[in-house]
Amino acid sequence: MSSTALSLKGVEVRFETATLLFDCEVPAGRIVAVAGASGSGKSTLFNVIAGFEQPERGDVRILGEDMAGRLPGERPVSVIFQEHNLFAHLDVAANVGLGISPALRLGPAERAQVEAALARVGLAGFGGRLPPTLSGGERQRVALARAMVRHRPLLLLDEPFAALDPGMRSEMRNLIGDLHEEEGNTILMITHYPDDVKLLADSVLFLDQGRIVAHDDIAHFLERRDLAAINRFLGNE
Ligand SMILES: Nc1ncnc2c1ncn2[C@@H]1O[C@H](COP(=O)(O)OP(=O)(O)OP(=O)(O)O)[C@@H](O)[C@H]1O
Repeated sequence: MSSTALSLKGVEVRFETATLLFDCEVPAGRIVAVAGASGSGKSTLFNVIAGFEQPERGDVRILGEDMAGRLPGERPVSVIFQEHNLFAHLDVAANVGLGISPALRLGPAERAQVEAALARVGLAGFGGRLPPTLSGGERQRVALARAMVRHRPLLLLDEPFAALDPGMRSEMRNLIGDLHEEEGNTILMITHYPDDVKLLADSVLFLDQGRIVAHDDIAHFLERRDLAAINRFLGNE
């Protein structure tokens, strides 16, 4: 297996009002914060990696494999969004089970896997509940349980804590850190919070105006004072 989890080379995305250009390499097994001002290109970067957005040109590789022509479901990637990760009409167990079998063909072994994943995220016994009856933090943990049973090597977290209060944010952060240690996967996490960066990430991909302008180890990133956009993000102004 490649020791590079993700490689983007000359990846260009063109919209009517903006052209974005991404180049980066992320070693396997890292937690990488993806930060930058609103409109800098964070969501577009994720959409390109997950296969929801087709670049005009360039090379997207995950664990060495070329992703050209691979549909989102065929990529070795799981994505958790800020909200709306779950099907409201399916109970919690089914929502997690979809991660194992999209047709929900679940035998006893698969159902046991679902139960174990729910227990791991602190939701044992929640299998029969419907998502609208859960708190925001519980819903995000269900989404995390589904990502766990999928065992994809790359996990994209698009502001997964944004809708949560500070206590729950910190709980989710710890859970993600623990799961990362167990799985050894690679995580990219969009965040607007310097605390998430400091407490969870190994490195930071920083975007400005549709370009990745920095990819630094965390200690180096926190010391930077040379880019106005990073200063604004870190509150150094
Ligand atoms: N589908 C689209 N059509 C046209 N322009 C788009 C589209 N998606 C994104 N853009 C433009 O691309 C740029 C980057 O947007 P993107 O949503 O990736 O930024 P972001 O960093 O995720 O912002 P935010 O933090 O506000 O979510 C912006 O100028 C945006 O207007």
